[in-house]
Amino acid sequence: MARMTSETLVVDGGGAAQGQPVRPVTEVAVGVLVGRDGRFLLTSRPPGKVYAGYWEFPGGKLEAGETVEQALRRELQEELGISIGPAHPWRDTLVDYPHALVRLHFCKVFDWVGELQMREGQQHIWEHLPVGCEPVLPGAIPVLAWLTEEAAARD
Ligand SMILES: Nc1nc2c([nH]c(=O)n2[C@@H]2O[C@H](COP(=O)(O)OP(=O)(O)OP(=O)(O)O)[C@@H](O)[C@H]2O)c(=O)[nH]1
Repeated sequence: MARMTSETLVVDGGGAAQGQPVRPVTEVAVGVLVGRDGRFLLTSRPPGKVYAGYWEFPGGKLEAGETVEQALRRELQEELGISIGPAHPWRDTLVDYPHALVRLHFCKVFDWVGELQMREGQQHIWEHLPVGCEPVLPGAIPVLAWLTEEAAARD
């Protein structure tokens, strides 16, 4: 269950459901990899992680001192074995989960080198709208709406 407050997407009751309404924000870099045919990459969250098996856009948490682009470059190398070209900052959201309060920095990526390798036991799929895979991680759902809006604006 997810609901949108003025600025925050609250999922499964958020931190308040854990008696922790105030928490530090975890910064997360996320890549929307768009192929030449316009399809975009979704990966499933690996076994053992919170929301395991849910589909998301690949990425991960910033480490100390990293920029969003540096974190995204490192995460996609570690998780997928690819070296990305420029990361184009796109949209940010704040998502309040029971397990964490996260700020998601979504970047579009059009260029990368290397063959995709699923190094963490995850699955992957190149999708177009409307996506057929499920379940989609609540924090990734707004991205599908933004992509839909962009596609409508092009038509
Ligand atoms: N990668 C990614 N994370 C997302 C998306 N949407 C979303 O809410 N998140 C949240 O952002 C956080 C990312 O953390 P993560 O656990 O994937 O990051 P990580 O690879 O650095 O994890 P670790 O170092 O704990 O293993 C999670 O709380 C996850 O639920 C998304 O589309 N992609």
